[in-house]
Amino acid sequence: MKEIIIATKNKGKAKEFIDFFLEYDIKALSLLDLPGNIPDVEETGTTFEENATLKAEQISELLQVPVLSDDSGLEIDALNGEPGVYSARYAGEEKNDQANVAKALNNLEDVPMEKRTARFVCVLAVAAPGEKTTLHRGTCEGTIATKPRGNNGFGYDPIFIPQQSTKTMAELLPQEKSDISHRANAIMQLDEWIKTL
Ligand SMILES: O=c1[nH]c(=O)c2ncn([C@@H]3O[C@H](COP(=O)(O)OP(=O)(O)OP(=O)(O)O)[C@@H](O)[C@H]3O)c2[nH]1
Ligand SMILES: [Mg+2]
Repeated sequence: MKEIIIATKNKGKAKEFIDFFLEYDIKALSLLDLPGNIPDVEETGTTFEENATLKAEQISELLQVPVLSDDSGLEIDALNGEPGVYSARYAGEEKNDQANVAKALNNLEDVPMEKRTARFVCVLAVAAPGEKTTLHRGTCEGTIATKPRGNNGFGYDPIFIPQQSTKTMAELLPQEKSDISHRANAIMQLDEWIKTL
């Protein structure tokens, strides 16, 4: 089976990439699957595009193979786009999903349902040694619930209600999430590239 390396240490993302690539008969390996300790890439950018590029280029350079990276997050309109590129570390450096969700809900405490609009953003970067990096952006519009619901997915999924649904992302089945998610919308743009693997 062909393989592709995903420059991520996020288990939730890795699981979604494994499922996506299986449909193409390709095995997706995250940095957690590789032997040895791959150093963390410092996400010093201020946009999803900058951070996705940093992750893909540094890991591709290190391993000397083509690499796909994902930089993603949640933009909440009533919070001026926060947490945005800082979604993973919103409540602190330790990247705690539950604490991040609690902080977002707390900051939205007095905000009525019609003003709780938000979107998930996912930017994928494809980097290969000696080649120009390409970027692909996918989004998913929705609103932020008042309490967490559901056990599937990861991150902010328990409080994100996609536009097409009354359920939160965490109440959807993995296949239902991947029909509409920001990550799916970005991955669809890779169709031509995947055929070249
Ligand atoms: O509910 C969610 N459903 C999703 O589908 C989703 N996609 C991203 N996110 C959030 O955004 C951060 C990304 O930050 P991020 O791109 O820097 O990733 P990360 O630091 O977790 O891993 P890495 O890929 O950098 O190794 C994540 O931690 C999550 O909090 C999501 N939340
Ligand atoms: Mg990160």
